Amino acid sequence: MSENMIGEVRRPGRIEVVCGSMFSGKTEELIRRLRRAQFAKQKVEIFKPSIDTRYSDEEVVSHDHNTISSTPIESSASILLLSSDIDVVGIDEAQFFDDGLVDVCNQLANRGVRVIVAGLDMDFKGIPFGPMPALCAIADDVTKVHAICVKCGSLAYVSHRTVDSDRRVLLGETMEYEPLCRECYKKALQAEQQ
Ligand SMILES: Nc1ncnc2c1ncn2[C@@H]1O[C@H](COP(=O)(O)OP(=O)(O)O)[C@@H](O)[C@H]1O
Ligand SMILES: Cc1cn([C@H]2C[C@H](O)[C@@H](COP(=O)(O)O)O2)c(=O)[nH]c1=O
Ligand SMILES: [Zn+2]
Repeated sequence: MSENMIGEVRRPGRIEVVCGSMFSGKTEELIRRLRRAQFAKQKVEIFKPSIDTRYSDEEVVSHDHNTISSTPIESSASILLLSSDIDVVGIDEAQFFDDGLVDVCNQLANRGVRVIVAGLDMDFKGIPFGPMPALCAIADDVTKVHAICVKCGSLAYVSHRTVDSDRRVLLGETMEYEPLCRECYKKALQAEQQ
């Protein structure tokens, strides 16, 4: 059954993951699914890691400035405490959460909650990011979305960091990152090594 149907009828819990590089439309897709659940009069709660203060402290905001209210939290354990009597739980920037998020999502889905998780599949080095690979493994449904490679116009697959920092967590947008396809990413790394 397509996502258009599954999310909007009352049914047993499930985990949906939306993943991809930066600028691939993860947050827009998350907001779209959550808004439809709100139209369906379901009780929706949205969480994001409190370290993600990029556009707003309280809201989930897409690069195109679509917004939805959210609760910033420090640890995945808070999600269970704040999700009693909720039909749909949305989680953005899931890559920044601790590994406990995997069990939290499983517990919610087993309770009958629809859980929609959005996050970066890989960091700037192309390494799977935080709890995202495990979430993809346990999900009922995984949607991989793609930005456009800013160098050649094909589908991007990774977020290339354009500033000099080796820290895994570095908040940013177009000043710090660009989405690239595999070929353009390889060329960019080669150019940096020279
Ligand atoms: N290179 C790009 N490819 C695709 N979309 C881009 C690009 N650069 C900027 N955007 C914008 O980013 C929006 C997606 O934003 P968002 O949902 O916040 O992405 P993500 O959460 O995956 O970073 C697109 O609708 C588009 O307007
Ligand atoms: C690749 C990469 C990204 N980040 C940061 C940069 C942004 O603040 C978020 C991703 O936001 P988006 O909604 O997916 O655009 O993550 C990071 O800290 N480390 C990285 O390797
Ligand atoms: Zn390219």
